[in-house]
Amino acid sequence: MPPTHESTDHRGTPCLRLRNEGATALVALHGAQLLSWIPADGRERLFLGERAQFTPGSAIRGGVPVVFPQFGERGNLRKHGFARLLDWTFEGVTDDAAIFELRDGPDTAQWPHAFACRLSIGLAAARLAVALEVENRGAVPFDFTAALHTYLRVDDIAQVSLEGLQGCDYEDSANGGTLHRQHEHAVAFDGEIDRIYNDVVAPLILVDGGHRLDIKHDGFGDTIVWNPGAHLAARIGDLAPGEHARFACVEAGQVLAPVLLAPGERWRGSQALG
Ligand SMILES: O=P(O)(O)OC[C@H]1O[C@H](O)[C@H](O)[C@@H](O)[C@@H]1O
Repeated sequence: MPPTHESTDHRGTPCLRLRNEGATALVALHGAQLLSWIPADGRERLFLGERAQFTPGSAIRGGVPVVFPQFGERGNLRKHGFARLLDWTFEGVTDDAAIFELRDGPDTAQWPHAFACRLSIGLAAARLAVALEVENRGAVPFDFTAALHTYLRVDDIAQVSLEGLQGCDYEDSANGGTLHRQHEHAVAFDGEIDRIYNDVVAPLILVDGGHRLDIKHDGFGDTIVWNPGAHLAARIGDLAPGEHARFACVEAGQVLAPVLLAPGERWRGSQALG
């Protein structure tokens, strides 16, 4: 079923509220950024920082920021690219999702390519599906990296574990990009963790005390796992004291091998939570 939608705002930022099968989601046009996802059981699943900034040109701390066309500082653009800094257009709903679009224009001139990004957000009683599609609308090939930088709300990060990564190799961004293999059954969050896992095939399970969330990725080759830990969090201006303990970022990304798109080609990656 297509979600119903109504325009609203959140702290002055224009948003769309989506509803379907008793679930609701709130999406800011700024970045096409999901700010809230409440399945039919009524429990919020996304973290949104109390001090999140809702000003043009800045990134919103929490929800599901769209990272495009550059992940992190792996290029000459601003960290995590421009997609999370710009207003997207709401294009309407299909049979099962709401569609948002960002196209090249004066605000994307620092990356001189003709492109269209489409973000689709599908909502069911206990499931959220987010997909990013990128199209090359120009005459020359381009490459990009991207991610759905999902901030999952947790009760207490010290009690959280992430299962499904055993045996996977990862780049440890918190330790100079060194390479490691995950030997433990689950990832625990004790202090700063900033890893890029590749070739993840199994569905992941975030265990948060008595709650479990299944996480599935399709099209994205990497999974980024991030929490700043207390020490680094104290230096992040838009995180309130103690808030690092309220989220775990489990991001669907295409980072280690950039996507190369020929003119007219499309790429698609998705993340499903539920
Ligand atoms: O503070 P931001 O620009 O939103 O980035 C937040 C985090 O995003 C990703 O998870 C990266 O792996 C981290 O290195 C980075 O610190």
